[in-house]
Amino acid sequence: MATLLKLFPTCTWTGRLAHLSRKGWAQSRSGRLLPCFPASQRCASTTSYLTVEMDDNTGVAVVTMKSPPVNSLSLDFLTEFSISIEKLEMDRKCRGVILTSGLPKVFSAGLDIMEMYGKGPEHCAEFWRAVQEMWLKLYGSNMITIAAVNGSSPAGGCLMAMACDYRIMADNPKYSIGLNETLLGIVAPFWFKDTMMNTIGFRATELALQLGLLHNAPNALRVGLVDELVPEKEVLSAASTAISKWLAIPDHARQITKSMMRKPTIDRLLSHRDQDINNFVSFITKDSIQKSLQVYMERLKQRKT
Ligand SMILES: CCCCC/C=C\C/C=C\C=C\CC(=O)SCCNC(=O)CCNC(=O)[C@H](O)C(C)(C)COP(=O)(O)OP(=O)(O)OC[C@H]1O[C@@H](n2cnc3c(N)ncnc32)[C@H](O)[C@@H]1OP(=O)(O)O
Repeated sequence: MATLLKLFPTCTWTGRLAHLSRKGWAQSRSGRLLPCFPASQRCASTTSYLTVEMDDNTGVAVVTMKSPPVNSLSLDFLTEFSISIEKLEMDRKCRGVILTSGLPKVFSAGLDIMEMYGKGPEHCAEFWRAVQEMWLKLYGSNMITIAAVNGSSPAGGCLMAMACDYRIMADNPKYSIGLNETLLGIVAPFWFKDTMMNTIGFRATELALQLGLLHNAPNALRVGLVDELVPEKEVLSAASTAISKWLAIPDHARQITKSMMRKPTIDRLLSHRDQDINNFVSFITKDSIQKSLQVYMERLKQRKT
């Protein structure tokens, strides 16, 4: 067991690990002893903010976000997230990802406002590049991506869900999803807007963005921001059912089709990436915008009292 942990330090196997005895080892061509797993092995790795559970049998990984209290997207969170998606992308066994939250009531609260408030231009630039990277990795993924939205998902959280191929939301009218940037006195960047337009169309996006609409679950389904509503306890199982339909499609055909649909939107950001960072930095560091963020955060905290 000690050797096993040395070989795979970041990985813990669940399931029948306890039954791995000497006869559970096989010799590789180079003579190294390697663990020999039954076909249905699951591999789980945990980082500070994420748990990634890979099922070799189905080729599906469940990525669970767990950054209390609200899964806000900090620089560290985004960095870990992009690395995890990249690793899964490079894993030939992984064909699909289900993205969900391990916290009650919240999928993700969107970008961590504290990363944009009172910070210097260099930090803001680094942060924005990480936001771009998260979206590029997810929106441009070759894997099947399903968002199991088991709580509220404003702004950057909505972007994450929209970047997936399919969205299943908990049927709870208390949960909301949308790009509410204007309510904070900020502006959704062009690629947030493009992602939403690609999902729900021009008119619905125009209304949603200007009004900073946060749709409750039934409205989100009505406008097409999510594809299915299911009882809260069934979000993950419904995502597994949904992904099995996608897995039945030959990967190469699905991937080429996905790329055909999404490449123009991705290329638009790639060809303006530095300019987008400069725009963000000069916008977010303005005194008036900083004031808006401060007022918004104060209101958020006051809601509790
Ligand atoms: C013209 C050129 C344009 C260029 C582009 C320029 C700019 C674009 C810039 C930015 C784009 C930003 C996109 C974003 O994602 S901004 C983030 C928007 N997010 C929100 O508005 C969500 C706010 N949060 C909530 O509504 C609720 O917290 C939520 C419904 C998610 C959960 O509610 P709940 O009641 O469970 O929890 P709370 O008590 O409200 O929160 C607990 C705790 O967490 C703090 N917090 C909440 N959200 C955030 C956040 N996004 N970032 C940081 N911190 C957050 C909250 O303040 C509480 O803290 P505390 O009181 O316990 O200390």
